[in-house]
Amino acid sequence: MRERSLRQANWVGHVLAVNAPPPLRHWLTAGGSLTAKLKSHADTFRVQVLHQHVATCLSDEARAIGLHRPGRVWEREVLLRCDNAPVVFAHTVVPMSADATDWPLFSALGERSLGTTLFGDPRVTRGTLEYARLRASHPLALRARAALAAEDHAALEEQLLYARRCLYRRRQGTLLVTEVFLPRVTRLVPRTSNTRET
Ligand SMILES: C=C(O[C@@H]1C=C(C(=O)O)C=C[C@H]1O)C(=O)O
Repeated sequence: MRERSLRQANWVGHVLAVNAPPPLRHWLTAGGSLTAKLKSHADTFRVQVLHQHVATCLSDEARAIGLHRPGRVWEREVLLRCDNAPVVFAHTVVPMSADATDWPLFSALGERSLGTTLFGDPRVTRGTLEYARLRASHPLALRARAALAAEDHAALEEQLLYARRCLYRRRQGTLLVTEVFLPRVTRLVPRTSNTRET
């Protein structure tokens, strides 16, 4: 049982329950598109796709997407970069039961932000945000660390990672987005000019 708990996070409905550092709180609780918020804090913004493939969902996300046990999903993982700094590791899963009409743009997203397809579609409904503090042993913490270059590893070792997740629905489909906030997100400051997408 202990082994399993090390791989799971305790997802809660209120950000104060995870005791996130104050500089992270407005990122964790931000409404609307995270992409839009990040773009307003950078001169350049980029979605670095790590992979998009069939996988087995994580043990602490199966129930959230309506599965009784971890099952096959479409999985997309990306790093969101502001001025080339990795600031968010994002993990999205869609149950294989979904068909192409549920998420018509998901499979061909490439380096376009998922957010631009979710927040622009009146058929998409957004659930409530959940929050968690990720142990270094959590699969998403391990994957975020693996995705970063060595120069960022030191920052990760010093601190816990804070994440949020949200369930989106469209027609009969569900889609779960989990965003792991990386330490460098707290260095971002609002920009007044428009951001170039690179
Ligand atoms: C859901 C959004 O899309 C963002 C972009 C993602 C992607 O391209 O895979 C994943 C999670 C989000 O951080 C958003 O912008 O709010």
